[in-house]
Amino acid sequence: MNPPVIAVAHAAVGYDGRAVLRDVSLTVTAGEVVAVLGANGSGKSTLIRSVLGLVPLSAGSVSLFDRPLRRFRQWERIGYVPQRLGAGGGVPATVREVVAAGRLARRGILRPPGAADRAAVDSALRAVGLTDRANDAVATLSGGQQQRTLIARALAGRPELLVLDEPTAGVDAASQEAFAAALRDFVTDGGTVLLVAHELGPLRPVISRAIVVHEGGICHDGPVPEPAGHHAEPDHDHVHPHCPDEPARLWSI
Ligand SMILES: Nc1ncnc2c1ncn2[C@@H]1O[C@H](COP(=O)(O)OP(=O)(O)OP(=O)(O)O)[C@@H](O)[C@H]1O
Repeated sequence: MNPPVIAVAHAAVGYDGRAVLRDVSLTVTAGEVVAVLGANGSGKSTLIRSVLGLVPLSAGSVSLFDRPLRRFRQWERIGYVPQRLGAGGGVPATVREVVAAGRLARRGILRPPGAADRAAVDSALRAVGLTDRANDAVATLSGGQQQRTLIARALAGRPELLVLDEPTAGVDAASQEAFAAALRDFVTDGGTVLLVAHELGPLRPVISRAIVVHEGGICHDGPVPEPAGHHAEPDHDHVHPHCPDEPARLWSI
């Protein structure tokens, strides 16, 4: 069995004393592509943010690469793409500049970029299909292309683990396909992925396991659930998030 990359044990998280996650346990091993699914507000983002230490746990523990989170320092091993950040932000940066920022954790801010940095940036741009837009201002790109720029920035750091919050939400079909291809390459090269998704679309064949968050717990951990009811029609590919068919013992609260 591959070593655990992420291990969450009995984690609880709350905001202002209100519990959002209760007694959540989860392990992601090297080479897996795990999708976190669930209804709006169920706590998917909170789960992945707590894995990265961006939200404190009120109980339980998280380990990354076999190290307790509080002692983990090797952040260059992890690429994180937050939800709807917007790559432009009014700054007239080019696509290449934004992607090159993903090398900072690797090379340090004082050392000029070297051949390895340039190669990593080129390969990340290629992976998301933006080579021909490298010198364009990010602000001139579509929302989907901006999202791909952020994914390329994470890939440029050559991480072992990618954590992505709704990478394909509101993203055009071409960008979704490009992202699925980039993810497939990343995993073929030995990468591990944890991502939040609403609609899997072209990502579906790349996902090895799905976790469904419901009412503060994980109510399903296994194969990607099939779309239910009218969602099973070809043009409705989003996953039913409520675990309707799971036996009660799988509901953790
Ligand atoms: N910083 C915060 N402070 C207070 N409450 C928060 C904060 N972040 C999230 N919440 C609340 O915690 C709950 C879970 O939010 P979270 O963003 O984790 O859900 P989600 O499943 O990712 O939702 P969505 O699918 O809409 O992105 C929601 O009720 C949300 O309002």
